[in-house]
Amino acid sequence: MRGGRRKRNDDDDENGFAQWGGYMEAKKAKLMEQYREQTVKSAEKVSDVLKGIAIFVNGYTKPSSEELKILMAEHGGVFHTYQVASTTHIIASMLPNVKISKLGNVPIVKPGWIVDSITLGRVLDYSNYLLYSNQSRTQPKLKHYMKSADVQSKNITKSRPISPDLFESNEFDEEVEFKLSESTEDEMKISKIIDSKRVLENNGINALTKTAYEGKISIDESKSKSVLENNSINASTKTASDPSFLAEFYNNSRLHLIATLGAEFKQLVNDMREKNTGKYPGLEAITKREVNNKSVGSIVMHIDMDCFFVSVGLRSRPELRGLPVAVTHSKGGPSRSNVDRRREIEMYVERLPEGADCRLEAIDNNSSLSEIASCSYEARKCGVKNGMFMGAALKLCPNLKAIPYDFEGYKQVSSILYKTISEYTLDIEAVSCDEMYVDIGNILQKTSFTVQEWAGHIRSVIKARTGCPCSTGFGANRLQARLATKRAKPDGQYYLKPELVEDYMSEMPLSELPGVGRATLIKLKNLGFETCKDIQESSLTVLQKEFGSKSGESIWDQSHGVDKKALCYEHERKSVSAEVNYGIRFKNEEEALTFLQRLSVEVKNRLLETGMKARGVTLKLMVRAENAPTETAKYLGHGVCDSLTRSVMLPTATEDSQVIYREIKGIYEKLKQPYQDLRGVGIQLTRLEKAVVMNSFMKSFLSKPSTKVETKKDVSFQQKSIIKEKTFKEDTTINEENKENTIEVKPPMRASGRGRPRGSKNGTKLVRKSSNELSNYFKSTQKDRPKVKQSKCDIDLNVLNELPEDIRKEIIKEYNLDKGKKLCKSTNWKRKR
Ligand SMILES: Nc1ccn([C@H]2C[C@H](O)[C@@H](COP(=O)(O)OP(=O)(O)OP(=O)(O)O)O2)c(=O)n1
Repeated sequence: MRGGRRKRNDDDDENGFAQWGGYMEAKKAKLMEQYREQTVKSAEKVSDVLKGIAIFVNGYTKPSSEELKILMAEHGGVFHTYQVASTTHIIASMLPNVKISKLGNVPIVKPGWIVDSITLGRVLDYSNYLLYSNQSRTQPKLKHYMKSADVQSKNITKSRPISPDLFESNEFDEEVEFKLSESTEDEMKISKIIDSKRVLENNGINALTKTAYEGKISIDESKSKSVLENNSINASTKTASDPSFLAEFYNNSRLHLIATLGAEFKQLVNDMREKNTGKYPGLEAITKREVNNKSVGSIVMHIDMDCFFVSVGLRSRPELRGLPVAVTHSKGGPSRSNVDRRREIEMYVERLPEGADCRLEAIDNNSSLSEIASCSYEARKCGVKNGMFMGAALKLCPNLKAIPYDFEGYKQVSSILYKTISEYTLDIEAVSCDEMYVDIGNILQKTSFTVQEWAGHIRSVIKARTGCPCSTGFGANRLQARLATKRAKPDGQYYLKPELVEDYMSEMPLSELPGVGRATLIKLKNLGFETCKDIQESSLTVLQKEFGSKSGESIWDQSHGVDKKALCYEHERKSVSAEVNYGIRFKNEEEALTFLQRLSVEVKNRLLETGMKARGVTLKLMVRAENAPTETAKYLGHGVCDSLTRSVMLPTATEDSQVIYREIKGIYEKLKQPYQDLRGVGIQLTRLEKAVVMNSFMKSFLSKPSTKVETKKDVSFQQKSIIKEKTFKEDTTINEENKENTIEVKPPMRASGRGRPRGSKNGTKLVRKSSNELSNYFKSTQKDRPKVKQSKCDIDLNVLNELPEDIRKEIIKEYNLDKGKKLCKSTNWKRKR
């Protein structure tokens, strides 16, 4: 090709491609031809579910484009190597903004649409899987591209976004809220975030969302009035019965975002440690030539961004720096007429444990019940706190400025924070999107920096890169480092030297100890303990007598600044869940069951991301409390509820949404709660195990019903919404791990018994390990297998040996394998990872 861009007419005339419509067209045609020959013919047709659908996969997706190609062929669809006129859908997990405008009117849909459609055996409505939830059914469009004028003229703000923050927070948000930012889970992939171009684009987003948001709360009555009116038009329509509900709910949930980011960074640190070659560019740049080889031992740094959400918001609002500022959904307004807010608040207060600090003071019928996610240190000087209601905060600080959420900004800053630290060390224990522990022993040794020099260095790098301040605390262990950060904040550093620990701790209120929960605190208060000094002056025996041996010792240790747990670099996932506590209003039993089914798919998708399977399945229900108002203070909120939690234990771990749904449905039916009174629904998967490869024999175990049932009334489930606690820090909801979950499985023999299907390399086929396709694959091809009587020869000893002890025993017992009968060691079914 000659230099510059090819001019089709000239060159194509020369090269003979003109009759094919040009070089590229010819190439496309050829590739499609090749595809049809190689893939379509070789793939075994399993169903016609995807008939009429022609996809083009744009960019990295999960399942990968190769896998999607096979799935399309197996299920009657068409896979296009290029986007052509007949492409019906573009499949993408994440697309840069610039690409979207070039894609024309073809809907851009997440790959889950294909997978779920196959799983459920019918083509699902793709509008629930649109990559950007404000895409119309035909027109790909990002809100980010809209000029501020468009926001009003095109009524983008009309539809009420689903306010998702309620189990723990925004229960009382009274006003209709704006959809402040768009995000998809896949957009959160860390690798894509640090890119100056995006930073610029995102600044654009910030500017836009600011306009929309401030339109709502500004003094410019005319603007805000029309926006508010527009919002209220659709305000009554979106409940959990709406098929697009879940996607919108999670796209707009701040708690979902912070939990997701937290999990991502934990996984990112794992991945980076695995791949690390020992090179740390940041560290190399500051390493001294004459290194003092004497080890300085382990010194723990705790690093935490200051009023994180506020600091990110202020990057584009420098005029608000130094002022009292809060990030919240809205300033609020008077209660709706049909709502008995007073009664609801009274009921909440009645239900609080004695001595609990509650956020409901200073709330009247006209004050905002919108929660403050984060407030600036200037606001804190007036007594405003994170988690307070805006109404109460405004009484303490009438000048308090409200700014909107900026999800994109949080992602960016978190990514830069983690990337920066990883340039020096990977001895990182990720805590959340804005907080981590780091062992800096090696850094100090290599650089000969003092703790203070290092702190000054890293804080200035982070500030320069993110535009946000952070604070660092240092100590001999995690506890000391964390408590040192308290003194460092805001925008400071503090090293709690060993000789100062006992004194420093003595002034510490017991409520500051991370291991002391609310109930323990109340009990300690009742026993006359207020500060760590009170504990230091007491005895270990007294504490152990009151709290038991382990807890007593832990309180004792913490009060002396002792933390025996080393930093944990390997993140191990304990549970995966999906919970919804907003918009739950069902008109009939069928709607409730449909929602449970959707939530089962949602939680299965999250499980899939972890590469794990689960044995424990838990259903959590929030049910309107007796005598609680039917119309909640928060529009479509959960109000005062009783919470029920019930779990079942499966005989073997699963990743199948149908199995999950079956169990969830079973529990739901047993709980016998009226569908009209449901206000919150959550599914949690526990007892996670690494996904073990299975053969058909093992598959049959999946259909066995659950074994154990455990029920508990979970009071904290609901109380979380009243009392501000840092609940998000730990492993709460979501996992966004980024693993390729593929394995090779041997496809079954053909009915004739002659060889493997054509086109499968060495008789193997690439299939998603952690999805229902595998299950479908087995089910759908069952009929093609040679009919053999169920015998022990179906059992792959390699698989059997990999199973957890209890399951192995169960299988051995159930199939009489312990009766000295011979087993075949199958090689046909051996799978490679
Ligand atoms: N229940 C919660 C807890 C946290 N966050 C968000 C808002 C915070 O800005 C961010 C980090 O939480 P922190 O507890 O670290 O609080 P801040 O960073 O706001 O303040 P601080 O400077 O005290 O750490 O997470 C939230 O929205 N809801």
